[in-house]
Amino acid sequence: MLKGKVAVVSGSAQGLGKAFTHILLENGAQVAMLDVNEEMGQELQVQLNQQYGSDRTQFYKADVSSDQQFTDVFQKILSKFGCIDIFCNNAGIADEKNWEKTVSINLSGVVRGTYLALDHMKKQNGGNGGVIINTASLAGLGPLPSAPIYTATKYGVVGFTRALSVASQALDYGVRINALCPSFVRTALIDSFKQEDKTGQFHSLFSITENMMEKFPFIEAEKVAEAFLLLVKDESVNGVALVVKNEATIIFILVLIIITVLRTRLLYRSRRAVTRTRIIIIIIIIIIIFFILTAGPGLAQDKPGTLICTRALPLGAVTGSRCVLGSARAQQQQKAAGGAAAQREHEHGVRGETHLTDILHAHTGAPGARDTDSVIQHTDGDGTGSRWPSTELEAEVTSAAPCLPNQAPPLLTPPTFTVIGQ
Ligand SMILES: NC(=O)C1=CN([C@@H]2O[C@H](COP(=O)(O)OP(=O)(O)OC[C@H]3O[C@@H](n4cnc5c(N)ncnc54)[C@H](O)[C@@H]3O)[C@@H](O)[C@H]2O)C=CC1
Ligand SMILES: CC/C=C\C[C@H](O)C(=O)/C=C/C=C/C=C\C=C\[C@@H](O)C/C=C\CCC(=O)O
Repeated sequence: MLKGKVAVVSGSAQGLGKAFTHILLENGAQVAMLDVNEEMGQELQVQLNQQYGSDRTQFYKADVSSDQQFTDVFQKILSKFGCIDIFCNNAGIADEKNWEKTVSINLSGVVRGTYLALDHMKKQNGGNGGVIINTASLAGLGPLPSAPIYTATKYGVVGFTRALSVASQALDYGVRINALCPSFVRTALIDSFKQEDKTGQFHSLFSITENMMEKFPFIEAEKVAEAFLLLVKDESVNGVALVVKNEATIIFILVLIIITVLRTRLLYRSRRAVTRTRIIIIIIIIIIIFFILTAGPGLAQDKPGTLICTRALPLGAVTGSRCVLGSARAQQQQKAAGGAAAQREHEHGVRGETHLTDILHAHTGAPGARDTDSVIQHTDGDGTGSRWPSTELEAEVTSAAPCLPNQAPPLLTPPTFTVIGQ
C-alpha cells in the first residue's frame, strides 16, 4: 500500500499519465496531477474526486518546458501536500517538425522535473528520500527511424536516468531513479504522430513505424501502469530501464504462414497444388510445434505482457535470462526456498528459479569489466503475460503518516533478481 505517500505525475490528464494516476490512487497514494491541458486536467480531477474522494488529488496547470511554471507549481504542491515521495516525469510529445519543442518537453522537461524532485527528496536537504520514475520509451533503447528527434530525447531520458541513479546511490541521496520504456500504447500521442505536420521530413518513413507496430503489438496503458507501480513499490530497484512490450508470438507467426500458404492455395487451384499446399502446411505446423516444445519456456512464454528489465551492471552482461524485479527480502526468501533446486535450474537455465547474482558471477568478465546492459526477459509466472508476478515479490511500502522517511536504495551491487521460468 502507498497510503500516506504523495505522488506527482506530469502529463497526467490523459494516456499513460492518467493510468499511472489511477493505479497510485488505487494503492492509497495522494496524487498531484500536472498537465498543460487545463480543460482535460480539470475534467479528470472531477472524475477522480467522485471515484476516490476529494482529498486525494489536485490538478495543477503547468508546462514542464517552462522553468518558471514548473518551479512555481512545485512549490504549490509542497505547500498543499507537505512533501513528495514519488515523482513521475511523464509528459511528452512526438513532433519531428517542431523538434526544439520536442526536446524542451521530452528531455529538458524531464531533467527539470527530476532535479526539482531530487533537491526536495534527497536526505542532504532534509528530505525523506523516495523514487523518481521517468517515462522514456522502447525508442530509448533502439531507434524509431521515422522519429530521430523523439528517439534522441528518449535515449537521453534513459541515459540521464541511469547516470543519475548511480550518482544518487554514490552520494547516498536516498532516492531511487528508474526509467520506464513502454513500446506502443494506443494514446493521443500515437494518433497525433500519424499526421504529416508531426512527422515532418520523415513522413514517408512512417510505414517503418507501422511495421514495428506489427512486431510490437499495442499494449494497454493499464499494463504499463502495473510496471510503473512495481518501480514505485520495489525498493530494491534503482537505475533500471524497465521495458514493457508485447511481441508477436509464435502463434501469430504461425497464423501468418498459414494465411500466406492458403493464399497461395487460392492462386493455384489445381488438385496437385492443393495437395502440395496441404503437405506444406502440415510440415510447417509440425516444425513449429517441435520448435516450441524443444525450445523451452523462452519461446512458449514469449507472450503479451513480456517485460524486459535492462540496467547498467557493474559486473558484465547477462542475456536471455528471465527475471522479475523483486524486493531483496522476497529474493532471500525465495533463494532459501529455491536452494539446490534453484542452482540446478540455473545450470540448465530452463525452468524454475535462478538467482541472477549467480548467473552474473558465471558470466562476468575480468574485474572492472565495462558496464554493459543486461537484457533480461521476464514473462509472468503463469506464462500468459496477463498479470504481474505474485504479490509476494512486491516490496511492502510501509503505510505511514505523510512524509515519513523512505527506505534508502540498496548499494549498487549485482542485482539479486529472481529468475522465474515456468
Ligand atoms: N503512447 C505510446 O506509445 C508511448 C508513449 N511513451 C511516452 O509516454 C509519455 C506519455 O505519453 P502518452 O500518454 O502516450 O501521450 P498523451 O498525449 O496521451 O499524454 C501526454 C500528456 O502530456 C501532456 N503534455 C504535453 N506536453 C506537456 C507539457 N509541455 N507540459 C505538461 N504536460 C504536457 C499532454 O497534455 C497529455 O495530457 C510520453 O513521454 C511518451 O513519450 C513512451 C512509449 C510509448
Ligand atoms: C514517435 C511516435 C511513435 C511512437 C511513439 C511512442 O510513444 C513510442 O515511444 C513507441 C515506441 C515503440 C518502439 C517500438 C519498437 C522499437 C524497437 C527497437 O528500435 C528497439 C528495440 C530494442 C530494445 C530491446 C528490446 O526490448 O527488444
